[in-house]
Amino acid sequence: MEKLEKLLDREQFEKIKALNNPELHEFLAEWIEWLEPDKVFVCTDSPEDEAYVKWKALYYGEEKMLETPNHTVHYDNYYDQARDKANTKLLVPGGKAIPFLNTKDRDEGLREIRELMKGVMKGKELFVCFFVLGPRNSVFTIPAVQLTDSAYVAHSEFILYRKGYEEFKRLGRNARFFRFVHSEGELDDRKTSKNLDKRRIYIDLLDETVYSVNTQYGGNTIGLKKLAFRLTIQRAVREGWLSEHMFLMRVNGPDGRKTYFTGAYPSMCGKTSTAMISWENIVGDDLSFIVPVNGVARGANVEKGVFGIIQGVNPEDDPIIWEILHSPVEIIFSNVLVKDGKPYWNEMGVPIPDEGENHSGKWWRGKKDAEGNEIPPSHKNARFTVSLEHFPNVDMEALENPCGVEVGGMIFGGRDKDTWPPVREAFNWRHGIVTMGAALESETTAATLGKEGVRAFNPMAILDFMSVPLGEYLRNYLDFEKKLRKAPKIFAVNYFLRDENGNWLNHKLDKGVWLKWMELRVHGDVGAIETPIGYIPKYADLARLFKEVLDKEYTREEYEKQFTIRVPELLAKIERIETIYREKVGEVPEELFQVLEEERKRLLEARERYGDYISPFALEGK
Ligand SMILES: Nc1nc2c(ncn2[C@@H]2O[C@H](COP(=O)(O)OP(=O)(O)OP(=O)(O)O)[C@@H](O)[C@H]2O)c(=O)[nH]1
Ligand SMILES: O=C([O-])CC(=O)C(=O)O
Ligand SMILES: [Mn+2]
Repeated sequence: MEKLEKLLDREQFEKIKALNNPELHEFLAEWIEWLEPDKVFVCTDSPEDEAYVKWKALYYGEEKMLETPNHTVHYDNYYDQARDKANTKLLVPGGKAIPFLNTKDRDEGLREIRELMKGVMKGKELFVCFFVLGPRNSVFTIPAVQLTDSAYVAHSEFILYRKGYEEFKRLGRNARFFRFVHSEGELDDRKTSKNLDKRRIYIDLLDETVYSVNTQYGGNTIGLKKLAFRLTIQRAVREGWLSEHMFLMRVNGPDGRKTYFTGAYPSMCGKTSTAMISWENIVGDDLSFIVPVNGVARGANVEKGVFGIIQGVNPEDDPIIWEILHSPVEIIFSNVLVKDGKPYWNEMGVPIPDEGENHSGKWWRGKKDAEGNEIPPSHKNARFTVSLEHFPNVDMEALENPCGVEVGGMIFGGRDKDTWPPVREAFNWRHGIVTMGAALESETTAATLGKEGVRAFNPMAILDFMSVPLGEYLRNYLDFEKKLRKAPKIFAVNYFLRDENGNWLNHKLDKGVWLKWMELRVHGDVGAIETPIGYIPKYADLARLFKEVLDKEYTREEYEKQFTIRVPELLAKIERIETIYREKVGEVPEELFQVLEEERKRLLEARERYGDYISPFALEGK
């Protein structure tokens, strides 16, 4: 406390003193001294403190005002537009290698990051902020403290997370809190991080602390989002619950029935766009906690806002978010094109100006980057940051309920051009967890730095964030069912099937139909066709739902093409997945191999009878 008293001015010191937590005090004293900021501001939960941070984002030039009130734009460095997987490392004692995880020796990593951060905030202002993950004062709540010299990062967190200063006060010494230390490092003229060669994101699993330096992109810096996620996965596996890369939404069934679904798809594969479907209700779009409470799987949104992909948002497919993006509610646009104070983005369905400012600086159509690639108006991973309270279809009760909501179904999906049908239901929990969750593969996207469109193993859409050995994670998942009286139903979707010419087999809004079908299945309201890989919808049910939901005629030909069971592709996939688990992952529950083997057997038998490509009509009624 003596140290803090010296480091902080009176007013800021009083705010810290009011929190009775020696562990927190020690952490703050140590790091404030080490970072050497010129100035420190401590945020309480007051609207004034939040307003101060917003103002500072403008004052320091990290955000600029747009024409619409409460709208601002932020730019990240041209080469800092996505998550940096290569420089994101888990610090573990001895640097123990864990398959598929990027680990580094803890002592060495801490030494390196401390070196990079020594005095890094000279001449800058440090913001100390308090938030919670999950609803406050609930079984889901995890408090966290964020240190950052980026007012943009702090501002984003005020939009995305529930304030936590009062919660720290309430919990006192009992707060088991996460810590995040971030510095954007030196900035260039455009106020973007300059020293990208020294960009590092190091996750200390032992101390539940994450360090991030020389980067601004949200996925690398917003502590409570993907940085905290590594820590919550570890806690969940230790404590027997689930922390997942999943949306949480309400699907409205017949006669006012409300059924809640979670959905795990890799980054940029449709979580947000599914959760935002205008006639259903959004609870969360990216991160969910699922906890067993009295034998029921109860889900909650970890966040209270959306850091969503803006590319492709257009008035027809996304009327709700389009409306929000054009209303004067608080929004940060990042890495979009701005001309005369108005934001523009790729595929927005309206004409875009031929010049302006974007993530590359001054931009004109045809401009090329240093590598000779033409620069589009906005970056593919350009995003908007907005609170869920502004969504007309938010389910506020579900969002704020300290008990969460009962999860009726859990969905897994990815970018898969040729293997999985658009929707299917697992035979049971283990079948779904293994063949849909643990076997998930998806093509890589612009959400991470590196090559796009490469099919990659991505169990539960969570691999980028995994922080424990995969085998332990899957064991926890398989055991989770034993804690429940009735397990949620498991489904798999694929929005990204293509024909021989590379054309999509489905429209973006078709997912609305799959959701209605899954809702009916959770309650046993419709029958289904048993296939070797699970239950698929009957044509008649889908034709009716297409008419009801989208007012579209759904033809038998479309159905047959989409729902054909593609045996060679499915068998090849089992082969790939089995090899990965046996040879690369190691130490996984034996059950996983049994379930894959059963699926292979069913596929081989079906091939004997029906051939390589099996029409759903051939299986109906069998
Ligand atoms: N072809 C096709 N593309 C889709 C569909 N749904 C979403 N997309 C595309 O997927 C991308 C959007 O994915 P989001 O829903 O924003 O991604 P997300 O899963 O929330 O990703 P993160 O925020 O990175 O975790 C956009 O490029 C969309 O155009 C679909 O049904 N069909
Ligand atoms: O964290 C981010 O950069 C955004 C996101 O949701 C993801 O990549 O899954
Ligand atoms: Mn995500």
